[in-house]
Amino acid sequence: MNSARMIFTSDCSTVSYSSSGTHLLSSGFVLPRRYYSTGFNPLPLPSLRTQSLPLRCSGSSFVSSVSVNPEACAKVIDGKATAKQIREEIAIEVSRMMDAIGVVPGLAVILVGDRKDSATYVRNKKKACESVGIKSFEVNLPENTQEEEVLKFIEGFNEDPAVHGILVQLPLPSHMNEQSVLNAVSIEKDVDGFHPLNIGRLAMRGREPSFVPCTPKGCIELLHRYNIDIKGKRAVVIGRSNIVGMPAALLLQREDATITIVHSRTPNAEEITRQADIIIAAVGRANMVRGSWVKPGAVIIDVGINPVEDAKNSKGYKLVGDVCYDEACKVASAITPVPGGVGPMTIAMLLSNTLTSARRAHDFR
Ligand SMILES: Nc1nc(=O)c2c([nH]1)NC[C@@H]1CN(c3ccc(C(=O)N[C@@H](CCC(=O)O)C(=O)O)cc3)C=[N+]21
Repeated sequence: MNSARMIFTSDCSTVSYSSSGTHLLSSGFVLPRRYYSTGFNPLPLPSLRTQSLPLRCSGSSFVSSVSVNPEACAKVIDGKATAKQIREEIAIEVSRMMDAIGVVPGLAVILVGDRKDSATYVRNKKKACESVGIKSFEVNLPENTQEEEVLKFIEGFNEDPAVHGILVQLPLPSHMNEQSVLNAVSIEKDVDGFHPLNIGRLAMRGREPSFVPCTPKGCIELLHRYNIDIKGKRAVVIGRSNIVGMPAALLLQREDATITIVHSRTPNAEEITRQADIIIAAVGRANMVRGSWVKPGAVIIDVGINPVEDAKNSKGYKLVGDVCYDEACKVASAITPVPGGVGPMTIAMLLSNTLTSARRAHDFR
């Protein structure tokens, strides 16, 4: 192997270095350089999921003191192709079920408000259902809908035998209590796996959740399908959200990995992450995980989907992950791209959970 000590330079940071040793934040704030050593931003920034920020990082670089091959390139874990294959497998099962017992799995999706990203996701879910023969039921409610109205729809779908899965698109408008809405979904139809009873079972040894949340399940499915060992490995999950980070860590633990969760209050996140054989990044901050955070040969699953300004793109923005791909792919042994990584797998797992639910309801194997 042609090894060399090398310096990577890339456009992976959302900050730029000034000659005076300070950082310019995208928001225009200036911070002393030392604040940036962990890569976590000490100031609350607006969510990158809803807002594009410019990438200005001309002078930023990281120096890797480890021996790496400058030509090295990680294997790309192709979530888009894997999701397509899973959809084909599901389509076969759906038609087998239809032929045998005349039942088609049904998924109800409830969307409240008019967030553009949510509308896109819901449209993609509907399209994916159609592609495998799952019947979709869609409810679109205006932003100012009362919580009781949403609960009524959930109760209707709970009773409806044609519906095997119910998904309430998140985030809900701020006047609603997300907990009471999610609690209303019947456990048997909780294909998102967000019900506290399902999360509780996920956390307990010897218990089986009815459904596992789709995004973390998609991450593990990618590792399995790419024959990446989890048992006995050190896994670091970056981010502790209820819908990705926390359940991802629980799933990895069930697969016999030794897990660590790092989050915004972890002082030495970079150092801890560098010990990981498997990294799952789910923070929602563009390019936060730099090449220097990655142990040579590690496997990286990047859950982030962050819009960043891109003049070359006709939409004016492009999507990037939580991991600086250009840097990390030179150090890791395998990595998921964004887009085309975990995103499509999330939807494939939703279809899979819906099929599982329908099978259970009709005792069809
Ligand atoms: N109750 C609920 N369940 C969810 O599963 C849920 C949710 N709420 N709220 C929002 C998040 C986000 N999410 C994604 C699904 C697919 C892609 C996906 O397919 N992304 C493509 C690109 C999409 C694009 O180009 O915009 C990709 O990564 O290749 C992304 C994100 C599900 N979520």
